[in-house]
Amino acid sequence: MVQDSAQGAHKVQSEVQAGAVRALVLTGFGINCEEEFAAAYRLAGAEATIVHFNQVLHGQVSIHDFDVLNFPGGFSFGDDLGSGVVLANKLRYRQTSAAGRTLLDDIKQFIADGKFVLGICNGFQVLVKLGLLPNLGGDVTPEVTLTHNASGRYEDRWVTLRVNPASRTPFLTGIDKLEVPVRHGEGRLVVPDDATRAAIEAAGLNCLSYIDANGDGTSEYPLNPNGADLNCAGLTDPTGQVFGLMPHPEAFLAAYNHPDWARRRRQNPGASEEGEGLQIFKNIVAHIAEKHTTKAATVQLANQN
Ligand SMILES: NC(=O)CC[C@H](N)C(=O)O
Repeated sequence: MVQDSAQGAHKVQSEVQAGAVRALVLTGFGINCEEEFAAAYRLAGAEATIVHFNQVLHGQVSIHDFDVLNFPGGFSFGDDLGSGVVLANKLRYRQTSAAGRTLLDDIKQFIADGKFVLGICNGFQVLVKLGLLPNLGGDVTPEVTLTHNASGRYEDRWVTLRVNPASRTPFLTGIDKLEVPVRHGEGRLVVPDDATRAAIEAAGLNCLSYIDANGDGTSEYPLNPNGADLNCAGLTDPTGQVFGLMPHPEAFLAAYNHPDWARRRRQNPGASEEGEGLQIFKNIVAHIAEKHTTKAATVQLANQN
């Protein structure tokens, strides 16, 4: 195990090149969507590195060598104590190799540095249980929760989402609607009180809603597959740098992933072969690449003067 981790760390070093957009995709403990997550970033033009959570915890890999930190879906710790709870507690309380520090300390620094965090499904659950989403108060304390679907069952189906035009997160730039699959048992967002609900709405943090055929947010099952408050499928923090959602955009990278792809192609043979989910990854990769370019130009200018 130790040897594997050391080799992994070496690989991380060799894969990291200056200038490229670097995505770190965490895995381990029952996470199972890391390969699709990495594929999404690679298709979007970024470098994606999958590492076991322990490699980060034990200091073999630093999140600070990356631009975007990713928490994939899956069943971390078998969903014991509630999906995402154990991993969230590990992030908050487990000390890393740097004395007195936790991974949450590192993540706070990472965000303060202007970098990005994305959680999908189980990853979203981790970010919510940790309090990084919605983080209205800015002190990373849980303010909402995700719990068992109103249907009482695991839901595995396609849903349609609308992007909140008030959301300013770069992950969703230019996207209006999106079809994506959900597969979860605990995707129902519960907001504990009206004040929190109002604050989330006022800040535009409810960035993705389940919608009906008219494009309106809906609480109707199965269009809203879990009974989420605010018909919410995804949240950002007030900076827009942290984004999480229950559906799986990384599972719709090619048009052929859609259950109705054959009819769609017949109707529109010239349509793009890209899946709608890919745009989220292209957005964030383009945003980070632009930031890199601006930074490089500023450094060059400073050197000339
Ligand atoms: N696909 C997933 O990430 C599932 C998340 C979680 N295990 C749930 O069932 O709610």
